[in-house]
Amino acid sequence: MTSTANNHKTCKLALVQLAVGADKDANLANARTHVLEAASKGANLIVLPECFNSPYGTNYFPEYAESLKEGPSVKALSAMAKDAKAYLIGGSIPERDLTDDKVYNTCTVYNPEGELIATHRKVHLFDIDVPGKIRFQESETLTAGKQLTHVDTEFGKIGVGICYDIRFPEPAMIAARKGCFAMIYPGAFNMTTGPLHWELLQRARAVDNQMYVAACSPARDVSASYHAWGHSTIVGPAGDVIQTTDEKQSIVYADLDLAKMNEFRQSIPLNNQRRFDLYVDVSKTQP
Ligand SMILES: O=C(O)CCC(=O)C(=O)O
Repeated sequence: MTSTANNHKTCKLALVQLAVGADKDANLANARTHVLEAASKGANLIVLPECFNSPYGTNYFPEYAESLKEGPSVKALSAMAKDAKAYLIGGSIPERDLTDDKVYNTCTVYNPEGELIATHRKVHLFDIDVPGKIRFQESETLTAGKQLTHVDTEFGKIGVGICYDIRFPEPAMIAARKGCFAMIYPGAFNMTTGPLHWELLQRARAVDNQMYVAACSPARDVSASYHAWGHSTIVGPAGDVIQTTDEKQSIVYADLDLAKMNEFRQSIPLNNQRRFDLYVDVSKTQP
Protein backbone atom coordinates (compact mmCIF):
# COMPACT_ATOMS: atom_id res chain seq x y z
CA MET A 1 0.00 0.00 0.00
CA THR A 2 1.29 3.48 -0.83
CA SER A 3 0.03 6.94 0.11
CA THR A 4 -0.24 9.72 -2.46
CA ALA A 5 0.30 13.43 -1.78
CA ASN A 6 -3.33 14.11 -0.95
CA ASN A 7 -3.40 11.11 1.33
CA HIS A 8 -5.28 8.68 -0.83
CA LYS A 9 -4.17 5.12 -0.49
CA THR A 10 -3.46 3.17 -3.62
CA CYS A 11 -4.35 -0.46 -3.62
CA LYS A 12 -3.01 -3.22 -5.78
CA LEU A 13 -5.84 -5.33 -7.09
CA ALA A 14 -5.34 -8.92 -8.22
CA LEU A 15 -7.97 -10.98 -10.04
CA VAL A 16 -7.24 -14.68 -9.70
CA GLN A 17 -8.59 -16.42 -12.80
CA LEU A 18 -8.67 -19.87 -11.28
CA ALA A 19 -8.91 -23.29 -12.93
CA VAL A 20 -11.91 -24.90 -11.24
CA GLY A 21 -12.74 -28.62 -11.18
CA ALA A 22 -15.07 -31.05 -9.47
CA ASP A 23 -12.97 -31.58 -6.31
CA LYS A 24 -13.88 -28.93 -3.73
CA ASP A 25 -10.78 -29.49 -1.57
CA ALA A 26 -8.54 -29.22 -4.63
CA ASN A 27 -10.32 -25.99 -5.64
CA LEU A 28 -9.75 -24.53 -2.19
CA ALA A 29 -6.10 -25.57 -2.22
CA ASN A 30 -5.60 -24.08 -5.70
CA ALA A 31 -7.27 -20.85 -4.59
CA ARG A 32 -4.93 -20.67 -1.61
CA THR A 33 -1.81 -21.14 -3.76
CA HIS A 34 -2.87 -18.35 -6.11
CA VAL A 35 -4.05 -15.95 -3.40
CA LEU A 36 -0.68 -16.29 -1.68
CA GLU A 37 1.10 -15.84 -5.00
CA ALA A 38 -0.85 -12.61 -5.63
CA ALA A 39 0.02 -11.38 -2.14
CA SER A 40 3.71 -12.17 -2.70
CA LYS A 41 3.54 -9.83 -5.73
CA GLY A 42 2.19 -7.02 -3.50
CA ALA A 43 -1.56 -7.37 -4.04
CA ASN A 44 -3.59 -6.13 -1.09
CA LEU A 45 -7.06 -6.60 -2.61
CA ILE A 46 -7.48 -10.07 -4.09
CA VAL A 47 -10.52 -11.43 -5.94
CA LEU A 48 -11.58 -14.99 -6.76
CA PRO A 49 -14.09 -16.02 -9.46
CA GLU A 50 -17.77 -16.83 -9.23
CA CYS A 51 -18.39 -20.40 -8.07
CA PHE A 52 -14.69 -21.10 -7.53
CA ASN A 53 -15.16 -24.13 -5.28
CA SER A 54 -17.62 -26.04 -7.46
CA PRO A 55 -18.35 -26.63 -11.14
CA TYR A 56 -20.86 -24.08 -12.46
CA GLY A 57 -24.30 -25.61 -13.11
CA THR A 58 -27.73 -25.68 -11.50
CA ASN A 59 -27.37 -29.39 -10.70
CA TYR A 60 -24.09 -28.74 -8.83
CA PHE A 61 -25.31 -25.89 -6.61
CA PRO A 62 -27.37 -27.98 -4.11
CA GLU A 63 -24.72 -30.72 -4.12
CA TYR A 64 -21.83 -28.39 -3.31
CA ALA A 65 -23.78 -25.97 -1.11
CA GLU A 66 -22.50 -25.44 2.40
CA SER A 67 -23.33 -23.31 5.42
CA LEU A 68 -21.21 -20.20 5.91
CA LYS A 69 -21.03 -21.09 9.60
CA GLU A 70 -20.04 -24.73 9.34
CA GLY A 71 -18.67 -25.35 5.84
CA PRO A 72 -14.99 -25.63 4.90
CA SER A 73 -14.88 -22.77 2.38
CA VAL A 74 -15.34 -19.83 4.75
CA LYS A 75 -12.66 -21.29 7.04
CA ALA A 76 -10.28 -21.74 4.11
CA LEU A 77 -10.97 -18.24 2.75
CA SER A 78 -10.52 -16.61 6.12
CA ALA A 79 -7.14 -18.35 6.54
CA MET A 80 -6.10 -17.30 3.01
CA ALA A 81 -6.90 -13.64 3.71
CA LYS A 82 -5.06 -13.74 7.03
CA ASP A 83 -1.99 -15.47 5.63
CA ALA A 84 -1.98 -13.17 2.58
CA LYS A 85 -2.49 -10.12 4.86
CA ALA A 86 -4.84 -8.82 2.19
CA TYR A 87 -8.51 -8.04 1.65
CA LEU A 88 -10.08 -11.02 -0.07
CA ILE A 89 -13.26 -10.89 -2.14
CA GLY A 90 -13.83 -14.61 -2.05
CA GLY A 91 -15.49 -15.15 -5.43
CA SER A 92 -18.71 -16.95 -4.79
CA ILE A 93 -19.80 -20.30 -3.44
CA PRO A 94 -23.11 -22.13 -3.38
CA GLU A 95 -24.37 -21.35 0.13
CA ARG A 96 -27.03 -23.31 2.02
CA ASP A 97 -28.80 -21.21 4.61
CA LEU A 98 -29.61 -23.68 7.38
CA THR A 99 -32.47 -21.52 8.65
CA ASP A 100 -34.56 -21.61 5.43
CA ASP A 101 -32.76 -24.49 3.64
CA LYS A 102 -32.46 -22.30 0.52
CA VAL A 103 -29.37 -22.17 -1.68
CA TYR A 104 -27.77 -18.85 -2.63
CA ASN A 105 -24.87 -17.82 -4.87
CA THR A 106 -22.83 -16.00 -2.23
CA CYS A 107 -19.70 -13.89 -2.14
CA THR A 108 -17.91 -13.55 1.20
CA VAL A 109 -15.40 -10.77 1.88
CA TYR A 110 -12.54 -10.81 4.41
CA ASN A 111 -10.20 -8.24 5.87
CA PRO A 112 -6.43 -8.82 6.18
CA GLU A 113 -6.99 -10.24 9.67
CA GLY A 114 -9.16 -12.94 8.12
CA GLU A 115 -12.44 -11.63 9.54
CA LEU A 116 -15.58 -12.01 7.47
CA ILE A 117 -16.65 -8.39 6.85
CA ALA A 118 -19.39 -8.73 4.21
CA THR A 119 -21.61 -11.22 2.45
CA HIS A 120 -23.29 -10.64 -0.91
CA ARG A 121 -25.94 -13.02 -2.19
CA LYS A 122 -26.38 -12.62 -5.96
CA VAL A 123 -29.44 -10.43 -6.36
CA HIS A 124 -30.18 -10.99 -10.06
CA LEU A 125 -30.36 -14.67 -10.92
CA PHE A 126 -28.96 -15.72 -14.30
CA ASP A 127 -32.08 -16.89 -16.12
CA ILE A 128 -31.65 -16.58 -19.88
CA ASP A 129 -32.68 -18.47 -22.99
CA VAL A 130 -30.87 -17.58 -26.20
CA PRO A 131 -32.32 -20.06 -28.73
CA GLY A 132 -29.74 -22.45 -30.16
CA LYS A 133 -26.99 -20.93 -27.99
CA ILE A 134 -27.50 -21.03 -24.26
CA ARG A 135 -30.28 -21.67 -21.79
CA PHE A 136 -29.45 -21.27 -18.12
CA GLN A 137 -31.92 -20.96 -15.25
CA GLU A 138 -30.24 -20.36 -11.92
CA SER A 139 -33.66 -19.97 -10.34
CA GLU A 140 -34.19 -23.74 -10.79
CA THR A 141 -32.05 -24.28 -7.69
CA LEU A 142 -31.02 -20.85 -6.35
CA THR A 143 -32.77 -18.09 -4.43
CA ALA A 144 -31.91 -14.42 -5.02
CA GLY A 145 -30.34 -12.23 -2.35
CA LYS A 146 -32.25 -9.26 -1.00
CA GLN A 147 -29.65 -6.55 -0.58
CA LEU A 148 -26.90 -4.58 -2.26
CA THR A 149 -23.45 -4.79 -0.72
CA HIS A 150 -20.90 -2.07 0.01
CA VAL A 151 -17.76 -2.95 1.93
CA ASP A 152 -15.60 -0.56 3.96
CA THR A 153 -11.87 -1.08 3.50
CA GLU A 154 -8.82 1.00 4.42
CA PHE A 155 -8.70 2.10 0.76
CA GLY A 156 -12.30 3.24 0.64
CA LYS A 157 -15.69 1.70 0.01
CA ILE A 158 -16.14 -1.07 -2.56
CA GLY A 159 -19.40 -2.33 -4.11
CA VAL A 160 -19.78 -6.04 -4.76
CA GLY A 161 -22.01 -7.81 -7.29
CA ILE A 162 -21.97 -11.27 -8.84
CA CYS A 163 -21.87 -11.87 -12.60
CA TYR A 164 -25.40 -11.27 -13.96
CA ASP A 165 -25.72 -8.42 -11.42
CA ILE A 166 -23.42 -6.43 -13.75
CA ARG A 167 -26.16 -6.24 -16.41
CA PHE A 168 -28.20 -3.95 -14.17
CA PRO A 169 -26.83 -0.39 -14.04
CA GLU A 170 -28.58 0.59 -10.82
CA PRO A 171 -26.43 -1.27 -8.25
CA ALA A 172 -23.22 0.27 -9.65
CA MET A 173 -24.88 3.69 -9.82
CA ILE A 174 -26.03 3.41 -6.23
CA ALA A 175 -22.59 2.22 -5.09
CA ALA A 176 -20.91 5.19 -6.79
CA ARG A 177 -23.35 7.70 -5.29
CA LYS A 178 -22.79 6.16 -1.88
CA GLY A 179 -19.05 6.75 -2.27
CA CYS A 180 -17.67 3.45 -3.55
CA PHE A 181 -14.57 3.82 -5.72
CA ALA A 182 -14.92 0.38 -7.32
CA MET A 183 -17.44 -2.27 -8.26
CA ILE A 184 -16.04 -5.78 -8.15
CA TYR A 185 -17.87 -8.66 -9.82
CA PRO A 186 -16.83 -12.29 -9.48
CA GLY A 187 -18.39 -13.66 -12.69
CA ALA A 188 -18.49 -16.53 -15.16
CA PHE A 189 -19.76 -15.41 -18.55
CA ASN A 190 -19.98 -17.99 -21.33
CA MET A 191 -18.94 -18.44 -24.96
CA THR A 192 -22.08 -16.69 -26.26
CA THR A 193 -22.47 -13.65 -24.04
CA GLY A 194 -18.79 -13.40 -23.08
CA PRO A 195 -17.49 -12.09 -26.41
CA LEU A 196 -20.61 -9.96 -26.81
CA HIS A 197 -20.98 -8.26 -23.44
CA TRP A 198 -18.34 -9.12 -20.79
CA GLU A 199 -16.00 -6.20 -21.50
CA LEU A 200 -18.73 -3.88 -22.73
CA LEU A 201 -20.69 -4.17 -19.48
CA GLN A 202 -17.61 -3.50 -17.35
CA ARG A 203 -16.72 -0.45 -19.40
CA ALA A 204 -20.32 0.75 -19.30
CA ARG A 205 -20.55 0.50 -15.50
CA ALA A 206 -17.15 2.24 -15.22
CA VAL A 207 -17.73 5.12 -17.63
CA ASP A 208 -21.21 5.90 -16.35
CA ASN A 209 -20.04 6.08 -12.76
CA GLN A 210 -16.42 7.19 -13.22
CA MET A 211 -15.29 4.36 -10.98
CA TYR A 212 -13.05 1.29 -11.18
CA VAL A 213 -14.79 -1.91 -12.30
CA ALA A 214 -13.31 -5.40 -12.27
CA ALA A 215 -14.70 -8.82 -13.10
CA CYS A 216 -12.97 -12.08 -12.20
CA SER A 217 -13.80 -15.27 -14.12
CA PRO A 218 -12.80 -18.90 -13.72
CA ALA A 219 -10.40 -20.19 -16.39
CA ARG A 220 -12.06 -22.06 -19.27
CA ASP A 221 -12.37 -25.83 -18.93
CA VAL A 222 -13.57 -27.35 -22.19
CA SER A 223 -14.19 -30.69 -20.48
CA ALA A 224 -16.77 -29.08 -18.15
CA SER A 225 -20.45 -28.68 -19.00
CA TYR A 226 -20.18 -24.85 -18.78
CA HIS A 227 -17.43 -23.14 -20.75
CA ALA A 228 -16.44 -19.91 -19.00
CA TRP A 229 -15.32 -17.00 -21.17
CA GLY A 230 -12.36 -16.12 -18.91
CA HIS A 231 -10.83 -12.71 -19.78
CA SER A 232 -10.79 -11.37 -16.22
CA THR A 233 -10.54 -7.62 -16.66
CA ILE A 234 -9.86 -4.40 -14.74
CA VAL A 235 -11.37 -1.17 -16.12
CA GLY A 236 -10.49 2.38 -15.03
CA PRO A 237 -12.81 5.29 -14.15
CA ALA A 238 -12.50 6.63 -17.72
CA GLY A 239 -13.88 3.35 -19.06
CA ASP A 240 -10.45 2.22 -20.27
CA VAL A 241 -9.33 -1.41 -20.03
CA ILE A 242 -6.30 -1.30 -17.73
CA GLN A 243 -5.50 -5.00 -17.70
CA THR A 244 -7.04 -8.20 -19.03
CA THR A 245 -6.12 -11.77 -19.96
CA ASP A 246 -7.15 -14.72 -22.12
CA GLU A 247 -9.07 -17.85 -21.04
CA LYS A 248 -6.27 -19.67 -19.18
CA GLN A 249 -5.48 -19.75 -15.46
CA SER A 250 -3.65 -16.54 -14.59
CA ILE A 251 -3.61 -13.50 -12.31
CA VAL A 252 -4.46 -9.99 -13.54
CA TYR A 253 -3.01 -7.03 -11.58
CA ALA A 254 -3.57 -3.28 -11.52
CA ASP A 255 -3.02 -0.38 -9.15
CA LEU A 256 -6.26 1.39 -8.25
CA ASP A 257 -5.43 5.04 -7.64
CA LEU A 258 -8.15 7.13 -6.00
CA ALA A 259 -6.28 10.38 -6.57
CA LYS A 260 -6.25 9.70 -10.32
CA MET A 261 -9.92 8.77 -10.19
CA ASN A 262 -10.78 12.03 -8.46
CA GLU A 263 -8.69 14.02 -10.94
CA PHE A 264 -10.61 12.40 -13.78
CA ARG A 265 -13.92 13.11 -12.04
CA GLN A 266 -12.93 16.79 -11.78
CA SER A 267 -11.98 17.02 -15.43
CA ILE A 268 -15.38 15.71 -16.56
CA PRO A 269 -17.50 16.74 -13.56
CA LEU A 270 -20.62 14.62 -14.05
CA ASN A 271 -21.25 14.50 -10.32
CA ASN A 272 -21.97 18.25 -10.19
CA GLN A 273 -23.98 18.25 -13.39
CA ARG A 274 -26.71 15.71 -12.71
CA ARG A 275 -30.25 16.97 -13.22
CA PHE A 276 -32.08 15.36 -10.33
CA ASP A 277 -34.83 17.89 -11.02
CA LEU A 278 -35.50 15.88 -14.21
CA TYR A 279 -34.90 12.29 -13.10
CA VAL A 280 -34.70 10.25 -9.93
CA ASP A 281 -31.51 9.75 -7.95
CA VAL A 282 -31.74 5.97 -7.57
CA SER A 283 -29.40 5.99 -4.58
CA LYS A 284 -32.12 7.84 -2.65
CA THR A 285 -34.75 5.24 -3.50
CA GLN A 286 -32.91 2.31 -1.93
CA PRO A 287 -34.92 0.69 0.87
O1 LIG B 1 -25.10 -12.28 -18.15
C1 LIG B 1 -24.53 -13.18 -18.76
O2 LIG B 1 -24.48 -13.22 -19.98
C2 LIG B 1 -23.84 -14.28 -18.03
C3 LIG B 1 -24.19 -14.28 -16.57
C4 LIG B 1 -23.65 -15.45 -15.84
O3 LIG B 1 -22.97 -16.28 -16.36
C5 LIG B 1 -23.92 -15.56 -14.42
O4 LIG B 1 -24.66 -14.75 -13.85
O5 LIG B 1 -23.38 -16.48 -13.80
